[in-house]
Amino acid sequence: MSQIPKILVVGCGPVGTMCSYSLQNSGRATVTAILRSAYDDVEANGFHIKSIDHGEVDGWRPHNISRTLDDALQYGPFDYVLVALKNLPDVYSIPDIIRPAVASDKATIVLVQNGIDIEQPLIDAFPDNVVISGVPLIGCEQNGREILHNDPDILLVGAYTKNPHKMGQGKLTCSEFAEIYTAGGAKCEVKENLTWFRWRKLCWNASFNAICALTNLDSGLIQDAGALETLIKPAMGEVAAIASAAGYQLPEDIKEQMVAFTPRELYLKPSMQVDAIRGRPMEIEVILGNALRIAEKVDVDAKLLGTLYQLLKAKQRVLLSAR
Ligand SMILES: NC(=O)C1=CN([C@@H]2O[C@H](COP(=O)(O)OP(=O)(O)OC[C@H]3O[C@@H](n4cnc5c(N)ncnc54)[C@H](OP(=O)(O)O)[C@@H]3O)[C@@H](O)[C@H]2O)C=CC1
Ligand SMILES: CC(C)(CO)C(=O)C(=O)O
Repeated sequence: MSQIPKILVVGCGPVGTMCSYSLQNSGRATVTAILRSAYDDVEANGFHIKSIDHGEVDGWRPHNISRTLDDALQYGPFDYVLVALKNLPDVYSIPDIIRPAVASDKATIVLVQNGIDIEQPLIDAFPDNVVISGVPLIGCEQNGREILHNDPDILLVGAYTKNPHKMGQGKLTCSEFAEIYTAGGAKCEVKENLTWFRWRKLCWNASFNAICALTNLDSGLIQDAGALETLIKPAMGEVAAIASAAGYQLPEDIKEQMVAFTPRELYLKPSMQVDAIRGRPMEIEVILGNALRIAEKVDVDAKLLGTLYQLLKAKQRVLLSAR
């Protein structure tokens, strides 16, 4: 690895921008970010970040910005390729998008995304590379160069690889990444059992994201409407049952923990609801589809999740055909 790791950020929305900020702020990495719709604004004025972790920062730019991945290659070869795109296997292939930037088996791929079983396509496409999977516990939104980061950034990470000889190195690389990230002023914690944490977060995303996107009621309004006991908690219960059958036992009170995860009075729009409102594709395959495919393998009946998935797929078809 080069002395100062070179990090490429693919997907510089609110999450990718906050990752870029922490990594660059550490002083221990060179960050190249691919910007699309925000490129001109950020090139001219920099990002304006209001962050619960970092305070207000105006005029901030990643070390290098590029409009396309091909253009960004001039700043490589990259030690880390961090992906903070929406995970949309029904719309595009993340391995295909990042392949030109994964120059050798020494490049580590970092996923900062919601969902379950999202590592597998990368492990299959890059069998000799290390994949760091990251569960983002953060709340942030973007409007052009404006970033509002209102829920602290805690990134949980774990290493995966198809090549067993790479696992030792993978764990070291994962610790190095977490140290750099944390040195930049946010939190990044290495978890041996990262998949367990994915299942735990999925309880929230598969229930609230799906039901709020379908009803267009936010996380508070859906509770005011009386759907906590009839829809939200039953959906969480199905996720917990699949996780348990797959070998990831969640706590007895997981539903109560996950409901408390975002206070009702926040009236928060989950990312899937925001995508539906903006006419953008929703992460239904990695949040519901993958969970249901695992349910089938471990023989768990998940009727409610199955219904939510089919309803969302119908909505997705309309969203995609309007693009
Ligand atoms: N936002 C949040 O608070 C949270 C998000 N998450 C998860 O984090 C991940 C990222 O979320 P978020 O930042 O909100 O996502 P967004 O959809 O808001 O941002 C994604 C960014 O990726 C860019 N992009 C899309 N396709 C490409 C491409 N082919 N090449 C380069 N850039 C591309 C988009 O650019 P453009 O604008 O030009 O389309 C956009 O800037 C998701 O998995 C989400 O579920 C998890 C917890 C909280
Ligand atoms: C839990 C939450 C709301 C964090 O912002 C999220 O993951 C999402 O909106 O998809």
